[in-house]
Amino acid sequence: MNLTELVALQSTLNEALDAIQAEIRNDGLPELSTTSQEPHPLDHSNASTSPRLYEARRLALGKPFLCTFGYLSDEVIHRSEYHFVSAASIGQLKNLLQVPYEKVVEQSCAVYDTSCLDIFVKTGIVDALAETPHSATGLHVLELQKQLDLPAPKLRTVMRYLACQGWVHETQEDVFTLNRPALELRKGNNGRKWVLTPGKPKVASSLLDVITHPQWKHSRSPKETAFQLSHKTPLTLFAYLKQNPAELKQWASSVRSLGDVYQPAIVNDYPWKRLGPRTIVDVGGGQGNLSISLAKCLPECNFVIQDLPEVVPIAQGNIDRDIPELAEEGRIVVEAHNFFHTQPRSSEDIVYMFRYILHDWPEADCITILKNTKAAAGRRSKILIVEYVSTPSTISSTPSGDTISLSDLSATSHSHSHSNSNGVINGNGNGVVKTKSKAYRSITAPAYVPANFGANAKMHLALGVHMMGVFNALERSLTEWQEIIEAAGLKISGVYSLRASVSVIECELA
Ligand SMILES: C[S@@+](CC[C@H](N)C(=O)[O-])C[C@H]1O[C@@H](n2cnc3c(N)ncnc32)[C@H](O)[C@@H]1O
Repeated sequence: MNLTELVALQSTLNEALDAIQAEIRNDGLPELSTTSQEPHPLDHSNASTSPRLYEARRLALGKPFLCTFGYLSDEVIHRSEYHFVSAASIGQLKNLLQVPYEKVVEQSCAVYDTSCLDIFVKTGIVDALAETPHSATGLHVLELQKQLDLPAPKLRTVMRYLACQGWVHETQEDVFTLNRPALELRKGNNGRKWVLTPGKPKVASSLLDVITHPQWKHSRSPKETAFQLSHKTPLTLFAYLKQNPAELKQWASSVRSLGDVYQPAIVNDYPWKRLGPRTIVDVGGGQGNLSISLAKCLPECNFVIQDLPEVVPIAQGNIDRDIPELAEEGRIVVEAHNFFHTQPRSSEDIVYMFRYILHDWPEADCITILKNTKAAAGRRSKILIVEYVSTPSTISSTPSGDTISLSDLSATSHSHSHSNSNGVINGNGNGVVKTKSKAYRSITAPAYVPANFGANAKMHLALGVHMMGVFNALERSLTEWQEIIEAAGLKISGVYSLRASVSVIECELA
C-alpha cells in the first residue's frame, strides 16, 4: 500500500521535534510545558533562539499547544513530556486526516474563536485567573461568577472552548487555570495590546458585501473598503482614527506590539553595521520604536522619525522617556512629514526605512510613496522595506534541487551578532544570515509541506485579509514587491530572511 504523503509528513514532524529537543538540551533551556505558570525563554523573541531551533519550530509549529493526535506513532507521542500541534507538518496532517464535514463546521464557527477570546480578556477572566493566589490550582466557574458577576453556565461553555484551544487548563471539572500561551494576554504584554484593538469582527462582517459590491468590487481605493461599509463612514482608517483619539491610541499600541515582537530579529539579523555612519529616515515611523532600538546599538548613525502630525507627540514622548540623552545630542529627531509629499531629507548616502508601511497601500500609492523617496535619494542610498514576503502555497511531492533542510543547519548557541551578515537572495526570499558562530540558511519546505509552510503562514495571511478589508491593501509576494519597486525607478539589491516572518527588502536607485 502506498502511504507516501502520510509517511513524509510524519518523518518531517519527527525530524523537527528531534531538532527542537536537541536544541533545548544543548542550550540548557527549561522543560517546555503548556500548563506552565511561567513564560518560557522561547516565548520572548525569535532572535534569542538558535537558527536551527527557529527553523525546526517553523517547520513543526505555529503556536505550541497540547497535541491530541492519537494516530501519530507512539514513539512520537511518548518520546517527550511536551507535545505540539504543529503548523506546518501537523497542519498538513490535519488537512489530510480530518473528516471534511467536521472541517466545514469547525471553520464556519471560527468567528467564535475571536468572540470567546474577547470575552476571556475583556470581562476580566484573564486578570482574575492571573491574580488569584490559587493560580496553580485554578478558579471554579462559580468563583468567577461571584468575582465578575457573570453567569457560570455560560462561562463554562466559553471556558471549555478556550481549553480546547490551549488557552486554559481544566484542572478538575469546572476549575480552570491559565495555560502558558494565555500569559501573553496579561496586562502589559504585547498579546494584550493586540487583542484589545477593536474592529476586526466588524470589518470581517462586511467583507462579503464589499467583494460583491457593484461599484466597489474592483476598487483599489482605501476609501472603498469593508472598513467604510462596516463603520458607516466615508473616511479612511487613518482619517477616522484622527477623529477618534482613544481608538488611535489603542490602534497605535497594537501596531507597536506587532513591531516589538520581531524587533530583536530585525535588529540582529540585518547587517546594519555594514551601512557605516549614515542618517536613517524612518518613514511613517509611528511611535519610533524601531529607530529607538537601532539608535541604541548604532552609535555612528543619526535617526529621523517621520509621521503624521498627530503621531509625532507619541514618538517624541517615547524618545524622551527611553533615550533622552540621544535626543539631546540631536542623534534622533521626530518630524511631521506626509509621505505623499516630496521627501525633505536628502543626501548622497541617506537610508530610508519603511516598516509595515507599504502593505497598507494599494500599488499606485506605494509607487507614489517610493517615487517621492527616490527623488530625494542619492547614488549610495539604501531603501529598506521591512515587510512580510508572501510565498505561494504550492506543494511539491518531491524536494527541489536546492532544498535546504534542518540537517544542513548545525546546532548553534544563542549568541548572534548583527555585525557580520551578508545576505544572499533566492527567489522565495530565503536568504543566508551569518551569525557569530555559523552561517545559517532558512530552510525550504520539504515534500508535502506547502512552500509557505502552510498553517505557519496563517498569521500573516490573516493580516493580509485584514489589510484588504481596511485599506484595499495586501501582503505581497517577491514578484509583486519587485513590480512596485521597479515601477518607482528602484531595484532590489538584497532580500534578507530574518528569524521572524518579516524580511528586509534592500533597494537602491535603478
Ligand atoms: C502600520 S503603522 C507602522 C508604523 C511603524 N513604521 C512601525 O513599524 O511601527 C503605519 C504608520 O504610517 C503612518 N502614516 C499613515 N499615513 C501617512 C502619511 N500620509 N504620511 C506619513 N505617515 C503616514 C501612520 O500614522 C502609522 O504610524
